[in-house]
Amino acid sequence: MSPIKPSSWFLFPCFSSSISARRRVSGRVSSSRSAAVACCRPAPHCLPSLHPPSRSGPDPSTSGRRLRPAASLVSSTSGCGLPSSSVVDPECQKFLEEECIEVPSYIHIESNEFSYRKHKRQKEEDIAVCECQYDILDPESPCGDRCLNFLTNTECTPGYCRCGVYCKNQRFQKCQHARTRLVRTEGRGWGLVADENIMAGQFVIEYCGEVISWKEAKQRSQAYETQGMNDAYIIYLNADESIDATKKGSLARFINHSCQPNCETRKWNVLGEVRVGIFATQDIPFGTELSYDYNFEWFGGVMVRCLCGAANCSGFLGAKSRGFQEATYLWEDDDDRFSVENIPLYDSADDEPTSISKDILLSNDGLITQYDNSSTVQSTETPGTARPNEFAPMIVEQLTARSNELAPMNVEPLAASSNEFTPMTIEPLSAIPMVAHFVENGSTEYSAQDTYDTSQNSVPSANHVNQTESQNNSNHSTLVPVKPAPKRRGRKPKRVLHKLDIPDICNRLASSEACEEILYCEEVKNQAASEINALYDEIRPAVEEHERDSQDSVSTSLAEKWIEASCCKYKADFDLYAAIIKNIASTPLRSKDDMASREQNGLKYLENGS
Ligand SMILES: C[S@@+](CC[C@H](N)C(=O)[O-])C[C@H]1O[C@@H](n2cnc3c(N)ncnc32)[C@H](O)[C@@H]1O
Repeated sequence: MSPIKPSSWFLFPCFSSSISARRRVSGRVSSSRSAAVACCRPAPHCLPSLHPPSRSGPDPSTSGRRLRPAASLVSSTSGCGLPSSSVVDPECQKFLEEECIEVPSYIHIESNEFSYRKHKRQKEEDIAVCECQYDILDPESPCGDRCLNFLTNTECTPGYCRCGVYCKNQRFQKCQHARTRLVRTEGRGWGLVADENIMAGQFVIEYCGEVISWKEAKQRSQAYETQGMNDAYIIYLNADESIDATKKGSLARFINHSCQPNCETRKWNVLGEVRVGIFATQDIPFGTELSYDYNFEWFGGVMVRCLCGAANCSGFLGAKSRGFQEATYLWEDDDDRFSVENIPLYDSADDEPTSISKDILLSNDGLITQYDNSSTVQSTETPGTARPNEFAPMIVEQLTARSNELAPMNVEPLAASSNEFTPMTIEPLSAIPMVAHFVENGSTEYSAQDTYDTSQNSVPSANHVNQTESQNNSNHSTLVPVKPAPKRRGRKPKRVLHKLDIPDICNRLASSEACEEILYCEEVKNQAASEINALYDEIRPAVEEHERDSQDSVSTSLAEKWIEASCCKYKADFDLYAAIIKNIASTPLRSKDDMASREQNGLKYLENGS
């Protein structure tokens, strides 16, 4: 049985159980956020519907009915079961009604539900049996962190583990969750807080929901979006399956994202099924909001401002994802894809009732209580809850190292007599910072300092755009309509740059050795490029089939080959680049007369100097 891969094994940046709602816009899959539960209306007529309603206002089909508290919405439980004491604090209920806060509408489950396929039955030959033996004197003996199953993220199978009832490696099966409470946050809808001190590494809660196929996940997220839901509850399980906690789920569905989280998701193999758990990555004191990094994948459309409040906040949900980074990278002067008018923006803070002075809590034993905002609930990173009107500036990666601090280049003169090509050793690269842009036909375009400077000046950060948009839309009682995402036209360089013309460069150099070295480097570079292209053809089917989930379909050996080929390509580019710089700097150039006469005669560079 193969252990479940941790996320760090994957070549691609996104962990496969990252949260994302997907939406097709112009043929692409795009992310969106969903729902929320808050409605603030003058009369107590919010009623939970099966799907969380849009923030834009009451659902006419439900208006006029009375608010129901979350605990009474629990219509079914499975697995470990919600404790039967689903008591609603009457004061809290009154508060909810007064404030007309719609409570989360979902069916509480404590183990995954399978609608499109049967729950897998573990075959006997697949059962991994560890070597642990219970020793009364050694508390770590029954399947602690030395247990082979534990080390491979696999739970022990009851009846097969020699430690029997003492086995500590059945946390999902035994629902050994931490105590948590549901709270109303400022700006981010509901959230979950620790209702006890949680230790680093501790299993906090399972992310439960309906296990659905990837195709179904796509369809559902489109449907949710059409229904106006804004909070995303679909988490990726692997290339083929997702967990949808929109309608049915555990309290884990309320854990918000943070760019500096105190938890993380981990996949575990439990009796033959893969399950997702939320685990503490640090000690979490009682009352602290739980969070993990969604690794939200952004494909276009609404940019959701991240309100986690962390110092290193990336500004938007999904800002680290490839789609987002490509979209906010560089664009041409006439490219108005991301002008203020074109960004559909949604800011959850704008929909929050401002008058709420208390947080409302639903504990995992089913109790709702009022929670004073001024007391212990706070994000781990900053005191108090997220600040709706402030956010950390987005970090836009610099193109190169700091251009003004480059040391002068130190190039060793090429030994005139030497016919051998020696591997180049070059002092720290300096002079004009150059940027290589790989264009589709495999050739390379280079740009120099001016590109760097202009891009620095002209690329507005997404935050800047967002701020402007926010100012323009001060009254956000309704969701800003989602315009179709602009078609992605791929990453574009700021300017049309001159292509590197190797024959021309060689033509200008008087030394044949210099030409040879450059030509040799170019050949190596071309080889590296064709190797990486060939390799990409092997990976492409998986990439195209499952887009971001493909990391699960790419074998580790292929991923390793890809990394190696990428490194070779980078090195070859660098060597070519460096060879050109070195030779231009250290080799005599042809005289003007010589050049002119050669051009007149139409002589080719290879005849030069040979
Ligand atoms: C899995 S739900 C989390 C629970 C959600 N807050 C609720 O009220 O049901 C994910 C959604 O919560 C909101 N959210 C989570 N973390 C956020 C953050 N750091 N900033 C802004 N919105 C956030 C987004 O709308 C996101 O799609």
